[in-house]
Amino acid sequence: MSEVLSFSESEARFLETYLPIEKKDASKLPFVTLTFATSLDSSLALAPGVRTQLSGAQSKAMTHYLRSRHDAILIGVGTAIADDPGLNCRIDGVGGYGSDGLDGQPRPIIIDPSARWTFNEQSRIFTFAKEGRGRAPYIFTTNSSPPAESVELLQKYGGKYIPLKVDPTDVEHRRLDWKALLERLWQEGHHSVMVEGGASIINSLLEPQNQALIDSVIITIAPRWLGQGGVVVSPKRRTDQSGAVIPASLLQQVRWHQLGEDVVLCGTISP
Ligand SMILES: NC(=O)C1=CN([C@@H]2O[C@H](COP(=O)(O)OP(=O)(O)OC[C@H]3O[C@@H](n4cnc5c(N)ncnc54)[C@H](OP(=O)(O)O)[C@@H]3O)[C@@H](O)[C@H]2O)C=CC1
Ligand SMILES: Nc1nc(O)c(N)c(N[C@@H]2O[C@H](COP(=O)(O)O)[C@@H](O)[C@H]2O)n1
Repeated sequence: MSEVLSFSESEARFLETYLPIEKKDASKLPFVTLTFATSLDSSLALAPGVRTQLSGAQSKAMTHYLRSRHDAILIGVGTAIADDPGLNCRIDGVGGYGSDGLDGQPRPIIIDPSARWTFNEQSRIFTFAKEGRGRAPYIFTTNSSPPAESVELLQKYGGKYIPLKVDPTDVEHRRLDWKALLERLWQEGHHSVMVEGGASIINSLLEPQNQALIDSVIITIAPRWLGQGGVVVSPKRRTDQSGAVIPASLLQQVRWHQLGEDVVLCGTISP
């Protein structure tokens, strides 16, 4: 039996105004929550490829509560390879953890332009899918012929590859077209998505042309420095019309909440 976490509705009260709502506009885009855990020096991990636990017990439980409140959970291929993540929700009472079916289990979404993530039945995400404790992933890729055995394994557990649209203004670097991806998620029936990381994915979403797609930000800050060489969230430098450097992004409607030794920062992106 894997771990079971709990996070009560009263503990979750401070999050309420930052959680997904059904959007009233006609955009047909999911509610996007940007959420990750960071060190004091803005690192997500000690070094590329190194799984690093930053969240304490209570903030980890909060992350799993957030997973239960979203239809999908999105990461980049760098994270899939580094972490072999489960990407399910292990909160007491959700599907597979005290109730039948997969209610409360988000759909894992992986951005893997080249289809370079190799996985098998023993990968944690598939272990959970096999046990009825999580869903198989949808993998966005520009690779038109991903490995046949990967396609087969995904199909077996209800996952799939989905063609990834690249930003038409940056085809050379194959940067993803976030709006097109989110529209596709909506069409797939996913009306809320939490973007967990890693750093490249977050930095890309925080670029000026993308950040308006973010509806809410919930960041766990752990009281430690990881040191140089970590995997750092730091979006591209931004300048105004005169060429002066300005902040890359600002939060508004800010709320700070302590959970154990960590602090959780909630906000929305300032337009
Ligand atoms: N503390 C936390 O909350 C979290 C920590 N992490 C940590 O973060 C680290 C991974 O971060 P990182 O190495 O940055 O990897 P990412 O998970 O951000 O994945 C990076 C890859 O995703 C693809 N990608 C990223 N941005 C784009 C884009 N705009 N367009 C198209 N493809 C894109 C690229 O794939 P390709 O190169 O194939 O083109 C790129 O190499 C891991 O160590 C993990 O443990 C991750 C999530 C949360
Ligand atoms: N909230 C949070 N805190 C940390 O300290 C982390 N390292 C992460 N990482 C993210 O969670 C994924 C692992 O999830 P599973 O426990 O395997 O389900 C990892 O891949 C990152 O996306 N998050």
